[in-house]
Amino acid sequence: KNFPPGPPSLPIVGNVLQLSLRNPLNDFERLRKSYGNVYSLFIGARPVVVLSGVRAIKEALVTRGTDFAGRPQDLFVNDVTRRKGVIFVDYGCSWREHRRFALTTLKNFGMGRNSMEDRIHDELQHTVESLENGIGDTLRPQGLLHKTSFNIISQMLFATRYDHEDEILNAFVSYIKENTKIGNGPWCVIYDSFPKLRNLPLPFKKAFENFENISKVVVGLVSEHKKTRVPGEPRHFVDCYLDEMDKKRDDSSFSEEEFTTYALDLLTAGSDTVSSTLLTAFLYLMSYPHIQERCQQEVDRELGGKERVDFDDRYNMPYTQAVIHEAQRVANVAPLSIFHCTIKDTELMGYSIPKGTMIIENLTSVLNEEGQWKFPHEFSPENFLDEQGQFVQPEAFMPFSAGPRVCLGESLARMELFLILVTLLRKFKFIWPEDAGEPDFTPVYGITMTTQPYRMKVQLRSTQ
Ligand code: HEM
Repeated sequence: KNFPPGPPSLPIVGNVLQLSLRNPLNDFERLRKSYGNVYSLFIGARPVVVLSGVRAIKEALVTRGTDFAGRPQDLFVNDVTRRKGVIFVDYGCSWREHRRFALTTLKNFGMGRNSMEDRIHDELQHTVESLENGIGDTLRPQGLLHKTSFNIISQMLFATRYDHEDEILNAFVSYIKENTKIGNGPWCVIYDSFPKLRNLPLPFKKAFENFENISKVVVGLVSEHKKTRVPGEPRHFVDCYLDEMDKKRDDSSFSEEEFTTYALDLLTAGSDTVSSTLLTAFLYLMSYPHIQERCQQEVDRELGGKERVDFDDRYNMPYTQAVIHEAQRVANVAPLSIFHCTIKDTELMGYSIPKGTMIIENLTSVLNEEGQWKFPHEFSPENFLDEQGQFVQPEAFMPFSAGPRVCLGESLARMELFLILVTLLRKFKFIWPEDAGEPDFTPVYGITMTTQPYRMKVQLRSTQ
């Protein structure tokens, strides 16, 4: 009763056949135009409420934040990740403790000698070296950027970085790629829509196998670190977690099994997202060389002879900040965020939404919402600049979502994007190869969106 309106659905399949499995974003937009910013659908027999636009999404995630802070618990992703970790677990004690722990630990590593900034700069030296080796050739940046952002999270978790050819690094990267691909594909929709098929030996089983295999790698890494660990003197995230486990509180949700999924959550959520944003930024910077040059002029002016850029330098670089934010807006890395679920009967924009309803927040609809942006449908740093050329962040900038479930790695991601882009733009000029045809800006749809694969030419800048 008083449930949000939606299109008529068929028995068994619900509205699945009305959504393109390759990319449902246009379908969601079409349905928004017919049914408004809060509408309902059936995925199989499961009712789902889709939220669009900044008003509806903020009312749900911020004003009624707790009501909407759950996660559905009977999906493919929950079964693969064994209902552990932080991303896909439901609102409750274990989620709260693990979320708080990650935020505190990330903050603690942000201070002192081993600060996150130092770790990012350390990793960047290797990225710079790889790009220097590629001067004169055209190169494919996808692998390099993914491995850079993976190593930054790995530094934080295990104080370890891997050579780009390293077997362990490549095992992680393949795991992330393969399981994301399965999670984006039709077999995952079939798994979620038709529970009776779940035990059949269908292609979705491969994701479980991949998870088992990569879990063994994490378990191996943790036991290595245990050998050299001094309790109470943490060197990294794993040590902090083990210290927490030592406290042996009766009601503690910390365990080594939890840690395995937790670590994989952070490695997965923290690498693909950052590297896809960087790929989008470089795609546009190469396509609009005047924007690239203007960033470089600002960077040169602000940094002068300074050895390396600090995160605090962003306050003096409004244009570069605007370009980075615009890249994030256009990259739209998490187009449908991560599905939420109501934890109690609640209301939204006059509709009643019962406990346990799956919620899809369509972040795409906010990041290009008309009325919220000066240029919603094109790449323009002006979207983040006021009349005086100062950086401003519109309310609808929410690529990290909002509310109690807002991206846990937001501050780290912002720091990475700024330090990586400024360091690389200061040193190199990025050029779209003459033989590459016209750039294709159509994103590749997925739980995390990315660019079409592309090549780039890199030149050392002469003015430094
Ligand atoms: C440009 C980079 C990134 C973007 C655009 C992004 C975006 C998002 C979004 C949209 C969500 C879902 C929020 C919700 O459910 O409402 C999310 C959740 C999450 N992100 Fe990120 N993210 C990025 C980088 C990172 C990094 C670097 C980390 C790792 C430290 C990370 C870790 C997580 C985790 C653990 C969650 C789940 C939080 C929870 O359920 O409580 N993300 N992110």
